[in-house]
Amino acid sequence: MEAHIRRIALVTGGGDAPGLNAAIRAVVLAASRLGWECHGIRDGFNGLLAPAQCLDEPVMALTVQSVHGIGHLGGTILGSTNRGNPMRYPVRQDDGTVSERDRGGELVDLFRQRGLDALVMIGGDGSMAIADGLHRRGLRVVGVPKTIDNDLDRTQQTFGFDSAVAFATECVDRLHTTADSQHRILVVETMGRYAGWIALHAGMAGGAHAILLPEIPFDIDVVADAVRRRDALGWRHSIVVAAEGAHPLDSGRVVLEAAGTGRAERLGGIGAWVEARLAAATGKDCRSVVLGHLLRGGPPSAFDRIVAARFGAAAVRTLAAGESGVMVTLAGQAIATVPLAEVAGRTRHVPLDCDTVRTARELGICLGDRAPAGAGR
Ligand SMILES: Nc1ncnc2c1ncn2[C@@H]1O[C@H](COP(=O)(O)OP(=O)(O)OP(=O)(O)O)[C@@H](O)[C@H]1O
Ligand SMILES: O=P(O)(O)OC[C@H]1O[C@](O)(CO)[C@@H](O)[C@@H]1O
Ligand SMILES: [Mg+2]
Repeated sequence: MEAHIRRIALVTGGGDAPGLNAAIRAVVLAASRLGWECHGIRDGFNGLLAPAQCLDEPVMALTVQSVHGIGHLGGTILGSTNRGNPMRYPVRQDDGTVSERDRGGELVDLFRQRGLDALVMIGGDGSMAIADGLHRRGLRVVGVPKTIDNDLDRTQQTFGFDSAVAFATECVDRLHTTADSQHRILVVETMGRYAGWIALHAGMAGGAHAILLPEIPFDIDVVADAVRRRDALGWRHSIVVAAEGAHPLDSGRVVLEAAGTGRAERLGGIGAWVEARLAAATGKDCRSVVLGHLLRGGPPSAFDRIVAARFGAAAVRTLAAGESGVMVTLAGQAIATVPLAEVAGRTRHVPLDCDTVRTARELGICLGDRAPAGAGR
């Protein structure tokens, strides 16, 4: 079915991830070949909802020339925010308090006023929930999945994840040599609020001795035992990789800042917590490092550039075919689409019975729980 599109908008929302510029470039190149105009909204939807806050032009024309040479660059040329959900938009009151307002209908009207026929929304689980809400209000929308956390449902992988894992793995590699030389325990805290994909993959690739995931509440004594077993075998250093959302059996996540109006909770500090407990339990010298936003920065890997390009081109193809209210996905080697309603606001956790977790256990990596006998190296 012909979609009669002349002009589309692009938005990047949530935490930035390597590959966003490659996706933007792909959408613009593919759309231009169909004769469509592309307009990029700055800083999530703030370019339309709060244009005065944007330092640059709130809505920028995206041409083949303006996306030239951006595919290998980190970040997003459009800017992004994880604090501007249009359906729960934070509005400051006269008394200084902040309350949430539903500005979804107003946003759809702003699209119409600007003659924007459709939206390509590039983001994570939160962005897909917003995209679904706008679709329900009558806007033509296709979602493109990105996030370093890889926690979006119904797609095998999001772009950003591969680059984050590659960098985290390099960090773990580097920490091995210093930990080994100093006979220390080194704890590496990665991002990953509610899903431990980055910690699991970087820990596996980097040869960590313990990996702590949000999906497996851990017993610090089990981790200390694993360290002691290594010491007894003459391996005097240990590397522990912990996702920021990992937590002990008997307490919750370490929260830096509680959730507030228009913003999610901020996690951080589990690395330092584990460092202190392991030092006390083993008597060994222990240090922790937080990789944090370093995982989001820098250029996308070749894999992420290709997936981002394929997603961007597929989003245009999908709109051209008259589809709306869907997200493009990676399904094996193929690109497919799923209804936004099936991914909106959902989190894809690490399945405890997946082959990577099973392999970690078979290699003797401590996952912080009472693993089958014989585990540990
Ligand atoms: N286009 C947007 N404009 C403004 N705010 C947005 C937009 N997209 C997402 N947000 C906000 O950011 C939050 C997180 O979005 P999303 O889940 O897409 O990001 P993410 O990639 O998973 O990263 P993170 O959750 O860490 O921010 C959303 O709940 C919402 O409040
Ligand atoms: O510090 P910020 O930018 O608010 O976001 C941090 C969050 O972003 C994510 O990296 C996802 O992009 C989470 O893992 C992390 O908790
Ligand atoms: Mg998210």
